[in-house]
Amino acid sequence: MIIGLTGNIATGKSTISNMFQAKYQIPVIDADIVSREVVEPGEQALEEIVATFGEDILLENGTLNRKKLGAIIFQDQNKREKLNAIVHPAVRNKMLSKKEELLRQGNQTIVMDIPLLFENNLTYLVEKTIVVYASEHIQLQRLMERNQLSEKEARDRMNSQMAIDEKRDLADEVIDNSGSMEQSEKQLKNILINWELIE
Ligand SMILES: CC(C)(COP(=O)(O)OP(=O)(O)OC[C@H]1O[C@@H](n2cnc3c(N)ncnc32)[C@H](O)[C@@H]1O)[C@@H](O)C(=O)NCCC(=O)NCCS
Ligand SMILES: Nc1ncnc2c1ncn2[C@@H]1O[C@H](COP(=O)(O)OP(=O)(O)OP(=O)(O)O)[C@@H](O)[C@H]1O
Repeated sequence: MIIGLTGNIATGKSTISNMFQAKYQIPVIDADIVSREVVEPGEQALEEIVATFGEDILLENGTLNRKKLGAIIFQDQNKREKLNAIVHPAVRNKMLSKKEELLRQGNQTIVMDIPLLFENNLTYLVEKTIVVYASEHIQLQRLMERNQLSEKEARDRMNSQMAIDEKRDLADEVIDNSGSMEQSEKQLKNILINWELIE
């Protein structure tokens, strides 16, 4: 089974994805990690980013200045769409080849952790979806704290995604990660039992 794990920024996707790997040895393909790989120096996507956003978007060592690009695209939809058009096709292709490789190795269950699964209509890539939910208030608190962002910066990031309540309605299953990690772990276990992936 291919499981699509999604949610919104800082709702806890990585937290749940770690549980999949550590507790159940189910491999996870993480779109955020892949989106870093496809913009490494020498990659075509990085050249296109420089052509679009200018040389100033690079750090002195030639790598992408993520902080600067984030400050630009999270408050400008037009620029965000330009970046997405460059990065997303490369991310999708690389995720698909990673999935094929994991299937070749004999893995029967694979998780694809894709923050923008619903926004980008990618549900055709997966068989079941899990949304990791946290109320907007908790999301804001955790995001400001983890990334050391102002409220405005955090809200800009949250507003660049579909509302979490809308995603919750689209999901096959929801893990409410507003409580403790133990509570979330129990919910994950119940879902895997329901799907007959564990006993
Ligand atoms: C703008 C960039 C350089 C900022 O880097 P930074 O290290 O600060 O953030 P990071 O990549 O870890 O992303 C953190 C979270 O932001 C959210 N996010 C990232 N990009 C986007 C986007 N284009 N639209 C909406 N939300 C996004 C996701 O929830 C993600 O989990 C980077 O996010 C990026 O290259 N984004 C475009 C690729 C993308 O869409 N990635 C998300 C999944 S494929
Ligand atoms: N149940 C929880 N209780 C308290 N803190 C939590 C809980 N779950 C996650 N966190 C914290 O909230 C923050 C966001 O969690 P996490 O990084 O898993 O979110 P994410 O959805 O993967 O974020 P992103 O979209 O940026 O990749 C982290 O600092 C994490 O340690």
